Amino acid sequence: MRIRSTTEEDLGVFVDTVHAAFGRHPETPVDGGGLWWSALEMDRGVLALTADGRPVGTAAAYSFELTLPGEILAPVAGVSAVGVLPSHRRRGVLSGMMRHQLAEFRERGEFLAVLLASEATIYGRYGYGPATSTARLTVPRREAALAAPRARDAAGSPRAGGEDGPNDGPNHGVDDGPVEVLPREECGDLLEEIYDRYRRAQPGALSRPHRWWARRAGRPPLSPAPRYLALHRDGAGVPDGYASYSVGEDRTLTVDETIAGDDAAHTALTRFLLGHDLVDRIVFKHLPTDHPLRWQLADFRAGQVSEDTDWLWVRLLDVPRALTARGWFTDGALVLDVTDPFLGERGRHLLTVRDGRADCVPTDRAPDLSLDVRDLGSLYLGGTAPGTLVRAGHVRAHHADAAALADALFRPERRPHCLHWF
Ligand SMILES: CC(=O)SCCNC(=O)CCNC(=O)[C@H](O)C(C)(C)COP(=O)(O)OP(=O)(O)OC[C@H]1O[C@@H](n2cnc3c(N)ncnc32)[C@H](O)[C@@H]1OP(=O)(O)O
Repeated sequence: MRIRSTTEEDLGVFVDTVHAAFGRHPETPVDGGGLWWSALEMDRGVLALTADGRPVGTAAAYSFELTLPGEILAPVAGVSAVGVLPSHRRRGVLSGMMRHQLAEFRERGEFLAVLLASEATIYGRYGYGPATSTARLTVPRREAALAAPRARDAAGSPRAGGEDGPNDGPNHGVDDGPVEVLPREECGDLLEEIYDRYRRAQPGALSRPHRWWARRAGRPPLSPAPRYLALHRDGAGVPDGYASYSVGEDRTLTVDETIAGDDAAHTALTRFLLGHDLVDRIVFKHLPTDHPLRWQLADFRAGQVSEDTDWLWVRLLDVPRALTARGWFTDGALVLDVTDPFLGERGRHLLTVRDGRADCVPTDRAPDLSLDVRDLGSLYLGGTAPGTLVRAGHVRAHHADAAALADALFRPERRPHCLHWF
C-alpha cells in the first residue's frame, strides 16, 4: 500500500474513488452551480494506492478558520471525503492515511484539525473528540405562538411588544424590522457577508471560503438546490440576518439555517418562519441545544428536540499552541498530563491563565488531570465540561478539587456551535 499527496491531476480519480467508497454514484452536475467536490483543495488531498497503482482510499482537507473562545480565529485543517473501497477495508488503509495527513498538517504549521464524522466510532483512535453538538427543533404550526417577552426596561415597564402588548399568534405586534423573501439566485453576495460576520463572533463556527460560495459547493444555501431566503434588515436598512428554507409536499417548512448578527434579528426571522401559511410544522435544522427559541415559545412543550448529535470533532496537533491560542475567562492554573496514543506522544503542561490569556509550559509538577488528547479535543472549545469526562471515567482527576478547578477554567463565555457541512 502506498499513500501519497494529491495534485490537481488526481481530481477525477479522487472523486470516483470516494464515491465508490460511499457506494453512491456521482450526482449530475448542475448548471451554474458546483457540487461538493468543486471546493476540494487538491494540493491537500491524500490517495491510498495498491502495489499495482489502483486507488483504494481517499482523504481530503480544506483550509478553514475556526472561531475559538474569545472570538479568536485560528487556521484549521477540515478533514473530509475520507473513504476506503469496500473491497479493501479493515487492513489499516484509513490508519495509514490519517498518519500521513496529521504529519502533513504539522508540516504546514497547523495546530488543529477538525471533521464531521460519518460514524462516531471511527475517529477517537486518531485523537479527535466530539466538540460541538447540534439538534433539530420541530414546532407544529398551530402551537407556534411566541410568548411576549417578560423583560422590563429600567423603569420597570414591559418593553415594546412585551407582556401588555397583543399576543395573538406568531406576529403579536412586535416590530422586529422588515423581513423580505428572495429567491436564492437574487441574494448576490449578501449571504456570504452575513455568514462571515456571524461566524467571526460564534465560537466553534467555521469560515466558508469564497470558493465555496462562488462554486456553490456544499449544502443549501450554498448549493444550487432551490431555496427561498428570508432576509432581515436592521433599523438602518442593512441586511443583518437570513434564513434559508423550503416547503415540502408534506406541508413541512424546513429551515436549513438561520444566520443572524444578533438575537433581535434571529427572533424576527423565527417569527416570520413560524408565521408561514399553509404549513403544518416548521423544522429548524442545526439549532444549538441551548438556543433560546424553546424559551420564546408560549408553550414550552411545543418545540420537540430531535437528532441531538455531535457535529464538529476537534484534534489538537500542538497542545501548548492550541491552549495559548484560545481566549480564557477565569484566572487559574492547572497541570494537564496529556497522552496521544496514535502519535505515541506524551506531555505534562502547566496552564496558567491571567487576564484572558494563557501561558502553557512543560512542567514536572504533579498533574491535576491526566487525559487523552481526544478528550482534550472535546474540552477545547468549551462545549463539554472536564468534570463530565471525569464522571464518565475518561479523564483522571488526581485530587478532589481538580474537576471543579478545570470546569471553572475551561468554562466558555458562550457555548460553541458549528453548522457548516463539509
Ligand atoms: C471525515 C469524513 O470524511 S467521515 C467519512 C468516513 N467514511 C465513510 O464512512 C465511508 C464508508 N467507510 C469507509 O470508507 C471505511 O470503512 C473507513 C474509512 C471508515 C475505515 O477504513 P479502513 O481502511 O477499513 O480502516 P482501518 O482498517 O484503517 O481501521 C483502523 C481501525 O479502525 C476500526 N474501524 C474502522 N472503521 C470503523 C468503523 N466504521 N466503526 C468502528 N471501527 C472502525 C478498525 O476496526 C480498526 O481497528 P483496530 O485498529 O482496533 O483493528
